[in-house]
Amino acid sequence: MAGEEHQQHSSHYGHHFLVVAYGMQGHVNPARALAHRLAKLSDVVGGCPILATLSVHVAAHRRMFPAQLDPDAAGEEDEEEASDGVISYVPHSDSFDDGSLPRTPEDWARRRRASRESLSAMLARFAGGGRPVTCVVCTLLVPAAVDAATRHGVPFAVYWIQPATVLAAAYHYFHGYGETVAAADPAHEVSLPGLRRPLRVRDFPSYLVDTTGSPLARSVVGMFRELFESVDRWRPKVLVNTFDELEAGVLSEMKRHLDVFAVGPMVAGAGGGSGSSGASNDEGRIHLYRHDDADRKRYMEWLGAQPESSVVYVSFGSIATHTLQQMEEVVQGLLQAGRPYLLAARSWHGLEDDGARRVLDNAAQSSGGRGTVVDWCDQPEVLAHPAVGCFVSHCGWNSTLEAVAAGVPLVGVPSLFDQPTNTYLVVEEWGVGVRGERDGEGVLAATELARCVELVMGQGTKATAIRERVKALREMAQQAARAGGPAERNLEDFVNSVGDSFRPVGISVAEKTDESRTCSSE
Ligand SMILES: O=c1ccn([C@@H]2O[C@H](COP(=O)(O)OP(=O)(O)O[C@H]3O[C@H](CO)[C@@H](O)[C@H](O)[C@H]3O)[C@@H](O)[C@H]2O)c(=O)[nH]1
Repeated sequence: MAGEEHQQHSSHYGHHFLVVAYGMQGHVNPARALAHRLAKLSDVVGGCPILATLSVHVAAHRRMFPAQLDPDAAGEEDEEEASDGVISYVPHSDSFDDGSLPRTPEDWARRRRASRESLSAMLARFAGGGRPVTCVVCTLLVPAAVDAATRHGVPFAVYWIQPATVLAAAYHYFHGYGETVAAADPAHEVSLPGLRRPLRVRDFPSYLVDTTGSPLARSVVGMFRELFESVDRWRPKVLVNTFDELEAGVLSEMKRHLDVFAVGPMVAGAGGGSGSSGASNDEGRIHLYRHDDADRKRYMEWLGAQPESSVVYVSFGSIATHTLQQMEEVVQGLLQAGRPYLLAARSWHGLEDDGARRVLDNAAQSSGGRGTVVDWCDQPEVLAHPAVGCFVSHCGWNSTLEAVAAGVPLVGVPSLFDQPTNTYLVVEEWGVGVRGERDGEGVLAATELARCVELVMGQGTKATAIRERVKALREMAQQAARAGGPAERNLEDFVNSVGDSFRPVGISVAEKTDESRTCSSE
């Protein structure tokens, strides 16, 4: 961005944050929570209005607002904008607009080009319409957001929606440790700066140690490499969805390299932030999958009839896939564990498939009423229910934080991405759960699942220690997220510092910026 003209930012000016997220539930949830908290900071940061807009691809936007988007207008300039009264929602087009997950690097590149053009047009529209974007907040896997921001000379920030430990592993991988990690024997450990102990290769984010050459892993690693190149070049602020008590050492080490702000936990049920009722992010939930009042009533009533801390809640997030054999083992494991269970099976793709249907029917019927199967539920609400005593999870970062915030012990069964590292944190750093070990075929066997459930829900000393530890972490999460607490203060510091180090080019976006950003308090 040579020859740029410095655009002075200060807390006297209102901001407009455009938060761009990949359109899947595990990215939309923390992105939306951040957008809400930014908008609510208006009251804290000098009374200046702060606008926040969330942009996801068209397919996810349609799922969020099925009644509002005109399918014929998708990707065009007159796409409908939605609002929930606190933030706005404007979709961008990846040219496919069908929600399919790109698999190859070429497919990612094609969609990136389309998304970049769509987001660029959006920035120009906002500027022309008197709401210039003053900072683009890019979550993971959306390089088009960085492209569009830098093209328009708008500052961007990175929102790291995974733990700081994963940020550190990825950062150091791309800053001198890549070869060491690649050369490490899978059975061995690698020491990275800031981590209290060496990380076993199996505990690394999967894409950094992938040896299969999977196109998805190659795509992801390529995007992270580029993200860190952008970070080195532009030195953006980096928001991390974590809090000090969880990852103090690694956070302080990362602050030596990057301008890091710990703004988590961004989960429903953990504190509130300014302007909230205090119970949670009070934006409620937007589900990308079918979830209606009748569904909710059914499982909440069922939960209400179960004894305290008796239920095993099982969900592997929103995108994982499983073989039929794995599904069967999980169901058999739950039956062997002999406790009530609630199984959210959305991630078991192919539910229409006969085999999958049979397994799920079996899960519902063989338990003699002790088990309940749903496609999708309101997970934070389920985790907060007193009947829930354990969460069998793939340890996606949102699920992990939600469990911690609710004080529910975990049985971690990681598959890919950051999940192995998250499980390592759960088991070895925080002691709030155990890991379900897969057999030589990569399958979590029924007996292993039943053993793990007993380990965290039984009366043994390990179970007791795990339960005490997770309750202590819950308190810390609540403290971090309380109104006026560290998460809010760090977010406020971030808002006040946006633009400090970034010099946007004075183009059409900036031209409008001066007059419309001036706040009455100036
Ligand atoms: O029945 C369900 C199941 C899930 N959820 C919600 O869906 C989200 C799932 O997020 P997460 O637990 O992070 O899992 P994934 O959907 O698998 O998320 C992807 O994105 C995360 C953030 O980058 C990564 O940590 C994961 O590894 C990656 O798979 C959570 O907020 C859950 O509360 C529900 O509300 N109801």
